[in-house]
Amino acid sequence: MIEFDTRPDRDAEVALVGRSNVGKSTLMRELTGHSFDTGGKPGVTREPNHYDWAPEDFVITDLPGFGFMSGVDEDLREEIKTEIVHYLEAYADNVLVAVLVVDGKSVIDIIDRHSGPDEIPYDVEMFHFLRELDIPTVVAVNKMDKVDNEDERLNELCDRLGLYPPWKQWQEVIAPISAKKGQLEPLHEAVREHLHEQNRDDLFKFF
Ligand SMILES: Nc1nc2c(ncn2[C@@H]2O[C@H](COP(=O)(O)OP(=O)(O)OP(=O)(O)O)[C@@H](O)[C@H]2O)c(=O)[nH]1
Repeated sequence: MIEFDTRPDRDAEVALVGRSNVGKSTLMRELTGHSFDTGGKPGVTREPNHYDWAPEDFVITDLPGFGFMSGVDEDLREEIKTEIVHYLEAYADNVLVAVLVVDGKSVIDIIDRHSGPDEIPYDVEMFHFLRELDIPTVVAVNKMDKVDNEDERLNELCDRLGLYPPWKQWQEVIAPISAKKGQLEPLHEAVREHLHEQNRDDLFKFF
């Protein structure tokens, strides 16, 4: 079982979700300035990391990576995914913004490989699930430093997520970033917009 009872009891939360190895830990470190237990090895993050900011009654959470992880068997992978779903359902009212992190270099190939009559790719499924829960969601398209044809890639991603391209009209949803290079401005802007909509400008200092 994954331990989800480590969550500090905070009213407001921003949660990072995404497949394994997309760079969530790197992003978490950039956002918080705090180094969590990251590793080059996929599947390292099995427990949520919480950056607890008690004075503001606020927490930023990095949920475990889901999807393929080398050396992790199918049952555990499914278990982790189920636990993430339960966590998001349980705290849907607290999560002001979800950040779905994807790897800009590989996300289209992975989505297309897993699309079929009986299969919905994890990222697409998670995006729709978050919308069903009414959690405002930003897709942080990471590792853009490795992508040449940026607009084309982001338009394709919109298409796969059911958002009508061009991506530029979805800037509160699609945020191209490079966590490793500290290039996060589109994400900051998108998150701030959702916080503003919820009258939480007081949390801008985190983004
Ligand atoms: N080129 C590039 N590489 C990145 C970027 N962000 C992260 N990475 C690299 O991607 C790999 C995975 O990063 P992590 O932050 O450990 O990924 P994670 O999503 O936390 O992975 P899990 O622990 O499996 O959940 C590392 O080698 C990072 O250095 C980026 O913006 N650009």
